Amino acid sequence: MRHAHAVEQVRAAEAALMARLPEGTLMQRAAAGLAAVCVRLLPRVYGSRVLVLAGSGDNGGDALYAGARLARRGASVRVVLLTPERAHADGLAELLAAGGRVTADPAEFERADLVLDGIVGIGGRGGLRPAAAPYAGMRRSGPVVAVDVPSGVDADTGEVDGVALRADVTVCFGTYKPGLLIDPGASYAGVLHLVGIGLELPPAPVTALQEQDVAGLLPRPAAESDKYRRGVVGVAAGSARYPGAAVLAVAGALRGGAGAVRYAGTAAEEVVRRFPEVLVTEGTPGGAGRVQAWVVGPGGGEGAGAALAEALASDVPVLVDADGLTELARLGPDALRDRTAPTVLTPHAGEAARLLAGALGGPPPPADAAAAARLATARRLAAAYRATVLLKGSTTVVADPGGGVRVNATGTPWLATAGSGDVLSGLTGSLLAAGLAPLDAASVGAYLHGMAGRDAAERRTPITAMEVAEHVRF
Ligand SMILES: NC(=O)C1=CN([C@@H]2O[C@H](COP(=O)(O)OP(=O)(O)OC[C@H]3O[C@@H](n4cnc5c(N)ncnc54)[C@H](O)[C@@H]3O)[C@@H](O)[C@H]2O)[C@@H](O)CC1
Ligand SMILES: Nc1ncnc2c1ncn2[C@@H]1O[C@H](COP(=O)(O)OP(=O)(O)O)[C@@H](O)[C@H]1O
Ligand SMILES: [K+]
Repeated sequence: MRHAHAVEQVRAAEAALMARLPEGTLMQRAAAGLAAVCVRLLPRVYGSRVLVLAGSGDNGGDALYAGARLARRGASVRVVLLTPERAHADGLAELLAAGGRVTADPAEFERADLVLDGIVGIGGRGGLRPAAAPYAGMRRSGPVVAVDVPSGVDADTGEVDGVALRADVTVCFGTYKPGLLIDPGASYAGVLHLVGIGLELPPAPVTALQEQDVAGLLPRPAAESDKYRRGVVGVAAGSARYPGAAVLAVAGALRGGAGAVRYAGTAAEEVVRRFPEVLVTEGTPGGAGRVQAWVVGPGGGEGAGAALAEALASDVPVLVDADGLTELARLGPDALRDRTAPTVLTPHAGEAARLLAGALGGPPPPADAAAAARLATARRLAAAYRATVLLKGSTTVVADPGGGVRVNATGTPWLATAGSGDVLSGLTGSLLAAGLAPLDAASVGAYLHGMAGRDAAERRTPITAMEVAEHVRF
């Protein structure tokens, strides 16, 4: 599991540790880890050109001390001080003593073999200041190493207000920060290196499942299993207009580990023709028989409202997607108030904007704004609807109403293809039916779906939604 802590938590842990250690110890630990990564990135340190961009805070301090370490090993180190009158005095003195020199020549950015971005770290507020902003637009071929956080990225949220420096590698200290795992911030961070500095941290508010975590959560049949014990997932999807969505959602559901899939809706004939193993009825969820979780809404068309109402009236977990979400946005959070079992919502940014408007009144915010602030959007929706919210897009963010957040980056932009969301909802619903808790089902579903998209895209691009379903692997 990757753990990402909020800036406030990092600061508290830092203060507690600093009180027990000689002054400067933490910064030296950070600088040593940072310099070690730089050494590995340079073909040879001796004689190479390193540019340090140093802001006024401790982030600049880390970069200056790391620069000094590289200078002592023979690198030619130049430093641009973004606010010379407020530079980190001790760090600068150490770099100068090691042979580093101050420069004001922006052309060094392109010339250097390696650039260290120490402009601003977890203390950054608002967009990059005018002195720093031009570096965000400059291009170079060698590596840019971000110190703790790419400057311009909000460490807590991954939001970018204006411009940010694009890094090839980010060396972060003590713990990951949410902004390194969530787009757009994550896309500026490049490869992440975590350097331990001894912080004692509380539980992380944001986590990201890794391969072994997912392996531990996947529902696998045991010797004593039968299809009912493995869970039955119900899919209420598709309509006369969109029969294909039913087929795709069922395809996903068949790959999620439930023991059986029931389908209820007007596309029953299409579904059973493609998947003879599915139990189908032309009717609605209310008359479909017992299931352990419902998936409602993909391609639901005009029938989505009735199917949603019946599924929500059940006492099993319900995943709502697509037309079901449009209907839910119209009804608002009150529609979920009486539910005793969990509800999972899987909006893309446009649906998320409509759901927000449905909860808070007023017109929907632009979908781009909901996507740019994806962590805040998912958290607000989870709180307003008291549901687990899986916000789709370049980083999938899953927020639980209890406050826990999981992020997933296994996807590929090739997944942005019609119908791949239907596969995800079936897959995630199947994991719910197999007994996973909503946060686990949604984050494992996003993980598997993303990996399936990548695997499919490795063999052939562009990929289709059905290929995504076919590439789901436990
Ligand atoms: N918290 C920790 O546990 C540790 C923190 N360390 C370093 O300390 C950093 C935090 O240091 P600080 O609290 O001094 O904060 P920063 O150095 O991140 O930023 C504060 C300074 O940047 C300026 N600034 C703020 N927003 C800006 C913007 N948008 N554009 C340009 N300049 C801006 C402010 O005027 C202020 O002087 C961390 O990111 C990390 O690099 C490490 O030394 C090791 C331990
Ligand atoms: N840029 C992207 N990078 C990675 N994954 C993406 C990107 N854009 C979309 N996706 C994924 O593709 C799927 C698309 O779902 P959705 O928007 O509901 O499409 P549809 O309604 O056509 O099925 C989601 O799983 C989403 O997370
Ligand atoms: K930085």
